[in-house]
Amino acid sequence: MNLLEVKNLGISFGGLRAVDNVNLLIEKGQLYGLIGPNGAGKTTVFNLLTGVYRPTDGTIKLDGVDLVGKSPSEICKSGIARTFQNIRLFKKMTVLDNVKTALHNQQGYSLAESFLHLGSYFKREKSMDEKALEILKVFDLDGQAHYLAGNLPYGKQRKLEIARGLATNPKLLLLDEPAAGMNPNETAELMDTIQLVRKRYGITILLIEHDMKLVSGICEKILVLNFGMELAAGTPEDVLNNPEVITAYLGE
Ligand SMILES: Nc1ncnc2c1ncn2[C@@H]1O[C@H](COP(=O)(O)OP(=O)(O)OP(=O)(O)O)[C@@H](O)[C@H]1O
Repeated sequence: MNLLEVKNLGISFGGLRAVDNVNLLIEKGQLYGLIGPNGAGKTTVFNLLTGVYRPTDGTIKLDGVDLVGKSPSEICKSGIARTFQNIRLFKKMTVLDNVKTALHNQQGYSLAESFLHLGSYFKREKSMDEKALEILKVFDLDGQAHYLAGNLPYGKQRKLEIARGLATNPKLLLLDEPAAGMNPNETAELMDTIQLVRKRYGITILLIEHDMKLVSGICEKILVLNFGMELAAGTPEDVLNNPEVITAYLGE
């Protein structure tokens, strides 16, 4: 069964057709890769899926619900979380609080609870601490829960961003170049963590990555974009052997 159904998606910025007639069907639980050269339209697809941009054409459905026209926060509540190419953490907050902000997104307090610090407030805070720590543990970040996020090494900040996305309890997690700037060891470790997260939480993941070998190692399906258009889609094997992909993407 498809979790995400994107049909004939398109957007123009003035005269530039950044995304043109893109189709994307992602099954529940799938780990899906979105690749393509610089400027191919990958991040724009994420911005369309998350309501940052409204598409000029096409439809986007998550679990059968139409997302076009919804705001980014409504889309987050509908079940899509994302990370960004450039890390966007609350650097002056602790690692734990970064994850808790995402949990707050699901279970807000009433005004009376937060101002008067009623008993229910402390109970919920405790349960949120526990939930946040559980998520941090998956990313091996529980030992640094009380560090300031900005003081974590780069690779761990990237992991914390994913942890925060996960804390919104998404159906679909969008990761924009999660391994950018990481060394090969950190990258390999991150890919293992992504696979573990998918398995443990049973979520669906769409991943942008430049490195085709890396994507093909963990994704079941791949969509290749070039100049905003679909160049190829299929299993990693299909895509890696597609002559058009080899020419356009690998430049061979
Ligand atoms: N808000 C915008 N206004 C005008 N042009 C835009 C806007 N956003 C994206 N573009 C253009 O759309 C095209 C696709 O950009 P996009 O960032 O989606 O590519 P990408 O595949 O994510 O590239 P990269 O791998 O370099 O991140 C580019 O030509 C970019 O300059």
